[in-house]
Amino acid sequence: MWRRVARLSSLIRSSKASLSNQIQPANGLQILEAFSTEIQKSAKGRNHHRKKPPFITFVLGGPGSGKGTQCLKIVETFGFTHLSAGDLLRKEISSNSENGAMILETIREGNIVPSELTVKLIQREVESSENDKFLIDGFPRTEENRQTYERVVGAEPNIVLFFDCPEEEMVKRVLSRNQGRIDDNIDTVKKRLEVFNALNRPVINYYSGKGKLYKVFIQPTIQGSIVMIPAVGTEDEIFTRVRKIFTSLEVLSMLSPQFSIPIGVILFTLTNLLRR
Ligand SMILES: Nc1ncnc2c1ncn2[C@@H]1O[C@H](COP(=O)(O)OP(=O)(O)OP(=O)(O)O)[C@@H](O)[C@H]1O
Ligand SMILES: O=c1ccn([C@@H]2O[C@H](COP(=O)(O)O)[C@@H](O)[C@H]2O)c(=O)[nH]1
Ligand SMILES: [Mg+2]
Repeated sequence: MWRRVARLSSLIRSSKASLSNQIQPANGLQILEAFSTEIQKSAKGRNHHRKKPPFITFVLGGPGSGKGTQCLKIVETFGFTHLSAGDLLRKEISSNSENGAMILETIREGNIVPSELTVKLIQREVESSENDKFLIDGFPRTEENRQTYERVVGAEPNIVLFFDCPEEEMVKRVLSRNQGRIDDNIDTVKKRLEVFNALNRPVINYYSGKGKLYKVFIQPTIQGSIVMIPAVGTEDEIFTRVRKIFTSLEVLSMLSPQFSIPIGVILFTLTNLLRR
């Protein structure tokens, strides 16, 4: 890549030198120069040291299900990088990017931003990071999002974490979040729940069918002959379940690629141990 960039720069320099004898600096040349600068900037940001594809976790769940809250705890405990698709889009709004106004309107309405744009923002963050494990929070929202990600990035996520939370609780949490989000109002929340049920559930079902889904909920308890199904749990109670999932992944070495043991070897060893 660097060699290609250097070659492109020297090509531009030599064509500028020959052109400057004939005409005023051409617009096309300026565009090419700007293009070259962009390539150099993006090449610098790219993570060339990464030999293996990063470990990607998609974090899904309805609005207010606790994705962001649990992601912060996973970051602290397991060293992931947290990329919230919603936060990346909100950053585009606050930085007055060319798509800012369209994104603002889409979020206000509780609709979904075009896939290419969101995938580009996520991909840029992953490629410029030194880390090799990521939580992609709140993405993909639709089957079209998912297909675009898999086509552009050329890979599926390693696992998908799904926070299953009752709607009543999600609405209560969103309406008392108090972070000044334009979509934290009853009308937009209703729309977001509709969009979640209609468009996000098929994505969850898809990954469930592929055996990649880890569902997080509070285990029912049995008291006498009554099965108690708690609506929700505290942040720490939920994290106890999340922690188990990531700890078991660590045991399987999925999160420590440098020490990774092929899954076949683990199964062979376990089978032999159990036979004894
Ligand atoms: N287990 C919990 N019990 C009670 N409140 C919680 C719990 N987890 C998170 N919250 C609170 O609920 C609100 C929503 O949580 P959070 O922002 O993590 O949800 P989210 O899934 O990221 O939502 P969104 O999709 O809207 O971004 C926050 O104010 C958070 O403090
Ligand atoms: O992949 C995505 C993620 C988010 N959006 C839009 O942003 C809001 C807020 O997202 P949160 O994950 O709740 O922060 C969401 O309702 C969508 O409007 C999106 O379009 N695509
Ligand atoms: Mg969130």
